[in-house]
Amino acid sequence: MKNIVILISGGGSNMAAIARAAQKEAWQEKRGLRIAAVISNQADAPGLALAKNLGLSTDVLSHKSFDSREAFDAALMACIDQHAPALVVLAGFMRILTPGFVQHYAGRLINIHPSLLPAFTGLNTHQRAIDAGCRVAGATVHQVTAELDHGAILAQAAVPVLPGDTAQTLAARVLTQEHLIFPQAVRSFF
Ligand SMILES: Nc1nc2c(c(=O)[nH]1)N[C@@H](CN(C=O)c1ccc(C(=O)N[C@@H](CCC(=O)O)C(=O)O)cc1)CN2
Ligand SMILES: NCC(=O)N[C@@H]1O[C@H](COP(=O)([O-])[O-])[C@@H](O)[C@H]1O
Repeated sequence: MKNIVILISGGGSNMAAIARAAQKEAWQEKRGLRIAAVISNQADAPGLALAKNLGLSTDVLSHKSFDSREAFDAALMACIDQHAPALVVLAGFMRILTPGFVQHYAGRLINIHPSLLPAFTGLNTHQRAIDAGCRVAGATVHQVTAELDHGAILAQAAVPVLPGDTAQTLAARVLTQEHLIFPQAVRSFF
């Protein structure tokens, strides 16, 4: 069995899209893939209840409980490694990970980013795309490296930026595409 561990910080809709695809496509029975755990750095993340409702094991490790990024990452690695993951998936996980963490999971750590990388690394991508006058926006699934949002691109999807779009309306349009490309990218990883 190859275990997948998913890290979240908030709503968990991408986590849920992956879990639903895994159930619908019988990943465990047909591919020997299972989502072993969903781990959040936010105790109040709505995605935790969503994961439980989907029958998934959950855990919480708050970064606020640690006095350094390195200490949090070390504890997070220990929590993750209980599941011997073949793949660690960042699904709206909102912490920048240290080089030590990235190295430990090198080649088996992926993320979804809400822009068409290499454009708009970092945060607030939708407002930045609107402010820049972009006509298209989108999302990218990529390998995670120490350098933020710079890893090898695994999948992308583009959507139009429409007149009158706000960051919220654009985010919603991009999110629908995220829910399509992320499960496909996870499945194709193996
Ligand atoms: N070393 C890496 N860590 C992470 C990557 C990466 O590519 N390399 N991807 C991010 C995901 N992400 C964008 O896709 C992202 C997440 C968080 C931040 C950020 O500035 N976080 C702040 C805290 C913000 C908050 O708590 O709301 C921080 O960590 O200080 C930027 C980009 C995941 N990690
Ligand atoms: N830089 C990371 C980042 O901004 N990720 C973005 O957070 C949202 C999480 O939604 P979800 O929790 O409902 O999957 C998604 O749009 C994802 O691309």
